[in-house]
Amino acid sequence: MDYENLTLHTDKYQINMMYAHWVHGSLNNRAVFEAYFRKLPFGNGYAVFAGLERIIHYIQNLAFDEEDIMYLQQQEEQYQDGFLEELRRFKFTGHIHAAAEGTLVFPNEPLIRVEARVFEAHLLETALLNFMNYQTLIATKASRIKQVAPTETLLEFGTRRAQEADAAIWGARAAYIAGFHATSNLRAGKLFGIPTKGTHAHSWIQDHDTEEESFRKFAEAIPDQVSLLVDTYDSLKSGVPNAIKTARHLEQMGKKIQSIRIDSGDLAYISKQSREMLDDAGLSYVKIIASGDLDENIILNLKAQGSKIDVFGVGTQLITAADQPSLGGVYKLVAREKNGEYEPVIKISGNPDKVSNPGVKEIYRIISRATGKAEADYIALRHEQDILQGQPLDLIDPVHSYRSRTVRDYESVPLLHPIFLDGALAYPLPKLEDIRSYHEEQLQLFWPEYLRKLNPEMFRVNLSREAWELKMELIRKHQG
Ligand SMILES: Nc1ncnc2c1ncn2[C@@H]1O[C@H](COP(=O)(O)OP(=O)(O)OP(=O)(O)O)[C@@H](O)[C@H]1O
Ligand SMILES: O=P(O)(O)OC[C@H]1O[C@H](OP(=O)(O)OP(=O)(O)O)[C@H](O)[C@@H]1O
Ligand SMILES: O=C(O)c1cccnc1
Repeated sequence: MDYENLTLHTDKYQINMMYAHWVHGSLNNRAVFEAYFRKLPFGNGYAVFAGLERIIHYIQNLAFDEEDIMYLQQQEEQYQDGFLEELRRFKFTGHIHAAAEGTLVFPNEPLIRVEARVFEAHLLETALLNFMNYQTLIATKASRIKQVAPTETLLEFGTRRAQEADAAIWGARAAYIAGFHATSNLRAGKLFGIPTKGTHAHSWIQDHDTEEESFRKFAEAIPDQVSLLVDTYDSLKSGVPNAIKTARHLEQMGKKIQSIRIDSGDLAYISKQSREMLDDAGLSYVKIIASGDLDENIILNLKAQGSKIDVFGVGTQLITAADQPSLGGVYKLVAREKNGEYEPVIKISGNPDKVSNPGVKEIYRIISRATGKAEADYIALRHEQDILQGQPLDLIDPVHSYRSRTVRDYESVPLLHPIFLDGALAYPLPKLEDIRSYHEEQLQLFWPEYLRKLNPEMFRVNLSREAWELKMELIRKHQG
C-alpha cells in the first residue's frame, strides 16, 4: 500500500510545544508517554486492540517535506527558521512498545508506550490516538456482533455510510480482525487481502421491465456467484418466487444460485417463510442473507425469533459505531527526564478514575496454570522483576484498593512488544489472517462472564504494590 505522508496530521498544539522545547533547548530531553482508554465502549466487557499497523506505517513515513515547512512558516506563531531547520531533519528515533492487534484489552492499561525525545513524542500523539481510537472501537463493535452470530457468515457493508474513505477501509480491516468474513469494499480487499463479497442493488431490478427478467439476466451474467435481492416489490409474493424460477433456470445450465437477500420488512418472518418456500422447491442449498440497519441487538432478536438467516450484512451501525461513535483513548506523560534520570509524573483529577498511573510500566496478563484462563492484567513498573520469577503477586485495584487479592500459580504474558527500538522497526508485521486467528485465541483465554454482551463481569486490571505506592506518593506530594 502507498502510505501518504501524514506528518502534519497533528494538532497545532503539538508543534507549539515542540517549538517551545526548541526555544528553551530542552527538545532532546527524553519523555515517556502511554496511550490507554478509561472506559469500555458499548458497555462491553473488553475492547479489541487495533490500529497498530497504520501507526507503524505512519511513523515510518514521518518527515516534514518542503511544502509542510512552507506551510508552517506562514503560521501566525512565526516559528524561527532554526526550528524549521530542525523539522527538516526530523525523524523518529525513539522506542515504541505496543500490544498486538487483536489482543483483548481493558481500561487504564497502557496499550502503546512511546519513549523518545520529548520533541518527537509530542508530535505522535494526535495521529496515534486517531488510529488507535477508531480502529479499536470498530473492532470492538464487530466483536460484539460476532458474539451474537458465532456460526453465521458476517459481511461488512458499511463503506457508503462510513465517515469518509479511510474509515471505510480501516474499519473493514478492524471488522475482519474481530471475525467478520468478508467486506463489500474492493479497495479494502485489494489492500489488505480481506475476502470480498457482493450481491446487487435495488436499482438493478428497477432498471428492468420485470423482476423475473432482472434476476435471470443477472444470473446468466455471473452464474457462479448469484445472490438475488428479493424485496424490491414484495419479498414473499414476488421476490422469492422469482428467485426460485431463476434457480431452476440456472440448474438447467448446470449452475446453482447461492443465496437470496432480504433487506426490509420483518426479517424474521420473511426469512422463515422464504426458507420454507425454498426448501419446498428443493432449494435447501440456497442461503438467506439479511441486511438493513442491523446491529448486534437486532441480530440477537432475530435469532431469538427463530429466523432462518445464514448471512448477516452489516453496514452503518458497525462502521460508524453508531451507539458510541468514539473511544476516548488518551496519551499521557508518565515520566520525564530530569538530571539524566526518569522522574515519574502524574495527572491529578477530582475524579479518581481519571488520576493517571505514573512511571514507566509494563503490563502482564496473568494466566492461571490450573484453569488456563486469564485472572487479571497486572501493571508493574518496568524495573520490577517479581512477576517474571513467578513470585506470589498482590493484585491491588488502583481505585478501590480494598479489592486486593494474591495469585500464586500463574503464567505471566507481557502484553507490550517492542515495535520500534531507536527508531528502527523491531516488529515483523503479522499477516492479517494471523492477527484474526490470534484474536480468536485471545477470546479462549477468558471466561464467558467477561465476554457476554450485556452486563459483563469487570476483568481486573491491577497495579503492583510498588506502582500503587508510587501513585499514592505522587498524589500526596501534589496535594500538599
Ligand atoms: N423481526 C425483526 N425484529 C426486530 N427488528 C427487525 C425485525 N425485522 C426487521 N428489523 C429491523 O427493524 C428496522 C426496520 O426499519 P424500517 O422501519 O426503516 O423498515 P424497513 O423494513 O427496513 O423498510 P425500508 O427499507 O423499505 O425502509 C431495521 O433496523 C431492521 O433491521
Ligand atoms: O443498512 P446497512 O447496515 O447500512 O447496510 C447496507 C445497506 O446499504 C444498502 O442499501 P441502500 O439503500 O444504500 O442501497 P440499495 O438500493 O442497494 O438497497 C443495502 O441494501 C443495505 O440495506
Ligand atoms: O453486496 C451487497 O449486497 C451490498 C453492498 C454494500 C451495501 N449493501 C449491500
